[in-house]
Amino acid sequence: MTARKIDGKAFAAKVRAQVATEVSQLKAAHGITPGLAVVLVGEDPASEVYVRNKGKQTIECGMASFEHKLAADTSESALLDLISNLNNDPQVHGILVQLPLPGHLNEDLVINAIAPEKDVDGFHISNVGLLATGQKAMVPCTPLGCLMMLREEHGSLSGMNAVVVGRSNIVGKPMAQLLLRDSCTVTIAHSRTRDIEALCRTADILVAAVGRPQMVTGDWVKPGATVIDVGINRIEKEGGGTRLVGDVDFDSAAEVAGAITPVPGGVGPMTIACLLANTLTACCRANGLPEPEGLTA
Ligand SMILES: Nc1nc(=O)c2c([nH]1)NC[C@@H]1CN(c3ccc(C(=O)N[C@@H](CCC(=O)O)C(=O)O)cc3)C=[N+]21
Repeated sequence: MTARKIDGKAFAAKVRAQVATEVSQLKAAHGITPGLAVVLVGEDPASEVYVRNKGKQTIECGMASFEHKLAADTSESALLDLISNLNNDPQVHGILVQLPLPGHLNEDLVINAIAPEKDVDGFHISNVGLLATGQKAMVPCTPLGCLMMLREEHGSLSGMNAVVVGRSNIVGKPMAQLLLRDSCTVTIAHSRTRDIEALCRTADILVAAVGRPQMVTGDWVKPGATVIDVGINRIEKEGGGTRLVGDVDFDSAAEVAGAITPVPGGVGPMTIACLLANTLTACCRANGLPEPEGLTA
């Protein structure tokens, strides 16, 4: 391996430590405790683990955590009522509705019912529009975490060629917006892109967010490029059991790249750290206080 491994786990711990410091100052100076509400509909075991981790880290940062677990057959109107209550609850500064929702619930409708200033996922159409037009928004956690790691790695990203593989609303599109804002030349690639390998080889920054295990191999990578692996896929291990892999084939990509994020221990921990950072930011904005530095895009 020739690439430097970007330690997302360590970086996330630093971000959380900064959040914790700022939270304790908020409490001491203003008597305000930032609060995050997480809504989980149905009983997906993987989601439950993830929600539990978020709750734990929220409390470790000194914030209040409100968990709402609803039955899989919860009606849309009951879910919208809960969101309305959270929108009106002054102790709640951030609201996250865990996705995907069960099929009978309209995800767009539910997400757009969240008050935009409490939308710590940055998925509400108002925040999407604010980000796209360069206005102050809530920025989606996973792309924000990727951007923080890229800025740490490179300082300025100005003029770099960035290729984002994947066009989802939660990662690909907002990632492209953030890279464009930092003056990269951005291309979004997807399953229909012609000669995707050759396109990816033009990238100084290559972000893989497609949800296909180990799709991006070393021959897709420009020598010295920075590779950000957003994928979190559980695959069968030879000889039984499972393991987590990204959308990048780590071993072959690490032979060519200049720097690369691992899975686990890369983008995942940064996503949760940015969720906490966004909750703090939302709380500061709600109270007309200055925003924390270095935690926003
Ligand atoms: N509204 C909404 N917002 C989300 O941000 C959201 C969501 N819904 N639904 C589910 C996905 C998934 N997600 C993860 C975040 C961190 C790790 C993470 O920290 N992973 C560890 C590994 C954890 C393990 O070992 O299983 C790592 O990559 O190192 C994983 C998954 C956020 N999601």
